[in-house]
Amino acid sequence: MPEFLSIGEPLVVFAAEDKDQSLVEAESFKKYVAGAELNVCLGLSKLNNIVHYVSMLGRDPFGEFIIDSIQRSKIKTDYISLTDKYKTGFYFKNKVSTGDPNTFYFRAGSAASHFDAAKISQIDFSNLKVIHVTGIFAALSSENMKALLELENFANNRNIMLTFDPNLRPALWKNQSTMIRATNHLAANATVVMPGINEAEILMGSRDPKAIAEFYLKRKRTQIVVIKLGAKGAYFQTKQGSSGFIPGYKVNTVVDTVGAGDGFAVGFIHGILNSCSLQQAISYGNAIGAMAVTSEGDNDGYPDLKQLSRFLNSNQ
Ligand SMILES: O=C(O)C(=O)C[C@H](O)[C@H](O)COP(=O)(O)O
Repeated sequence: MPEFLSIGEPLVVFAAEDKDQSLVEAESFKKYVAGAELNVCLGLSKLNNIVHYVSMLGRDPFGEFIIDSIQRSKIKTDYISLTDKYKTGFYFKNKVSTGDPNTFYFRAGSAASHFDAAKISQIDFSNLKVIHVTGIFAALSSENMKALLELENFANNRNIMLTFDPNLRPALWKNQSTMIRATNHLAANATVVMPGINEAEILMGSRDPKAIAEFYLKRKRTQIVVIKLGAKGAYFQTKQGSSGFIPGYKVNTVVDTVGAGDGFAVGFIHGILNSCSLQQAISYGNAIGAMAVTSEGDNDGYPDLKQLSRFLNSNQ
């Protein structure tokens, strides 16, 4: 069975329980597991894929909380290390009636930001079909950037599909121009680049899906560009010349939009790991992105196989 691997910073998220209060005002919060790449790992594992997660956590209550949930999910933990020296990161998000919640991070100098790049060469790449990376891990420290570039290199040398989500987090970068340059550099090594439309506008200056796709397809390695258009769906274009728009799914109530982009990655990569067509993989991405916004945590709306097929059947 083809296997999947990702590297990232796991976080605890405290989600405000009272609606439309700022993080200054909110008084009660519920605790969940988060972190972009971990969201993708948890989602893929829930869909019965074989998943490896690479990271470093602090040996502290939040690290324990995360490890516990990773172990329950059956994600492989061989490449997860623990440290007493640094702490596990966390963040807060408020709850809003419309739009995206505000987020505030406590992650500077976290355990994951001290990941040792030498660990990348210890990974067994032999059964991996897809490796997923995002710009977040690279933003955490120069050593993490080195680790990510090395992981990309290993993937490229072994012809393993490398999927890349920019996941722009301006608060983590020195300034906007550094963020743009570094993110586009990481994207150039990817087989599949999947930005959100707003991210793409920041990264290359256009909201035209075709222009965005052509910008990234100019790079030698990139074969597929998928642009996430929010609730509308996604546009794709390939180096071989096919392109199209795959419509999104409607949900009745949007509870929280955080985790939708990672939900898209879960569906898309699930399709690829299970040898579906590109269109089918994107449609799974749209479906799980939609399901993600119906729950409060960042990844608790992701489905198992039964829930996914029930959702697809009732939304035909
Ligand atoms: O890792 C981070 O920096 C976070 O902010 C934690 C969040 O769980 C995801 O990043 C959600 O990402 P989206 O799916 O793009 O909404």
